[in-house]
Order: sequence, then structure tokens, then C-alpha cells
Amino acid sequence: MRVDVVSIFPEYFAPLDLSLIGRARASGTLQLAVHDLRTWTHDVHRTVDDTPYGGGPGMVMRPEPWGEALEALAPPGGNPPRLLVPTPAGAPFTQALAHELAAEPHLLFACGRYEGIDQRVLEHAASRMPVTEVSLGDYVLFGGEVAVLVILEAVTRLLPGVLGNVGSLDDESHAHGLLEAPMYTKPAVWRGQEVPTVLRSGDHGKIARWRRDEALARTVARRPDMIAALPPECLDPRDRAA
Ligand SMILES: COC(=O)c1ccnc(N)c1
Repeated sequence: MRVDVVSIFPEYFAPLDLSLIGRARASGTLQLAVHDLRTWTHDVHRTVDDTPYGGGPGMVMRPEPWGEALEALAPPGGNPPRLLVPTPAGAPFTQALAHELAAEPHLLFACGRYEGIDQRVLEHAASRMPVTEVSLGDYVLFGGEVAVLVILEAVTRLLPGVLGNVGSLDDESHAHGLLEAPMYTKPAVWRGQEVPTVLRSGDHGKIARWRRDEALARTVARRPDMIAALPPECLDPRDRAA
């Protein structure tokens, strides 16, 4: 997967050289390039923002540098990347979207700052490539850079060969519409608290049932919205009778 990121703070992405993402880059699974938006400015002050039409506080990112940057990184005529724009006004970023993005050959991230990017940039880009405005949740950040780090980590870990133990993707939170069950390791008793005996029984059927029940209970308690979204067949017949 090729990933291009455009930001006025390219140094924000130094952490991507670390750990699993660093290995994914070294192995060639992930080809990542970070670009400074100011590369596409031409004035002495390398200006990227200006005051908003209609008034109001703050500044808006100018369309010209963005237009040139997106054309340089997604040249007309080539296979267009998918443009991702992190913004509080975006569609929710979910594990399902992470899986969708992990299947894309080329992602292009535009990191907005200030009050955002002139909307015409996204409208013009949408005439040449798929554009997804995406939100991490109902809160506001200084810029899109942190959101790109989160999205890239969620997507990269789904790429083939990145996670050593692929099985760990199977039962994690949101993998099957539920939150994951609690996990334990040695010692069997810690500060007087014992690991649930079923987990030490060796009965894999009982263990699987216990974990599913715990996942269901957690999801009901913490994320009732996820229960409402569950297809009925996900609920065991015994649960449906309840
Ligand atoms: C500037 O970007 C944001 O403030 C942002 C991006 C993605 N998700 C959010 N909840 C906020």
C-alpha cells in the first residue's frame, strides 16, 4: 500500500518510523511519504491560510497550495488514490472503514489546520478521486495530523504480514460487532484476585462460550448502540430466548 500525507507539520509523522509501522515500511508492505504543504506555496512567506469569507474567528487553509499538492500527488490520468480528510465534520472512523481502507492500493491524507481547508479543494478533488471526510469522534483537535496517525495505525495493522499473530485480529473489539472479553495471564492469583477458573479448565468449548458471554455483557453495559446494530443471528438462540 502506498500512502501520501500532506501537512504543514511533517515532523508530526516521525513516530511512524517506530515499531510495527516502521517494520511495515522497511518490508515494503507500506510505502509512506510525508509532504510539506508549503512545498506548493510560491510567496516569500509561504502562506497557507487566509481570513474566512463571511467573517468569523480563525483562518482557513487557502485552496491554491492544496490544489497543486493534490495534483502533484494524484496526477490526472493515473490511477487515483482515495483522498482522506480528517475533520470533526466527517463520517465516523470505524473498524469497518479501517478494513475498507486496508484494501486500497493508494491513500492520500490531507491534514487540515486552523478552521479547515477551503471546501472547493475537496469538491474539485472529488471530480478526480474518491474523497472521504472522516472523524475519530465528537471532539476537535488542533489539526488532522493526530487523526492520520490513528487511522494509519488502525489500517496498517490489518495489512498482510504486519501482525505476527494474525489470529489476534479475530476476537479483538469490533471484529464481530462486540467488545472483546477481558484477558488474563500468569500468575493465576494476583493480590488475592484469581483468574476465572473456566480459563484454566482446558475446555475450549466452555472457554469460547465464557468469552462470548463476557463480550456480550461488556457490550450491553458499555456500548448498547452496538447491540442494536447486531444482526439477530449473532445472538445465540439461548440469548434470544432471554
Ligand atoms: C482538525 O481535525 C480535527 O479536529 C479532527 C479530525 C478527525 N476527527 C476529529 N474528531 C477531529
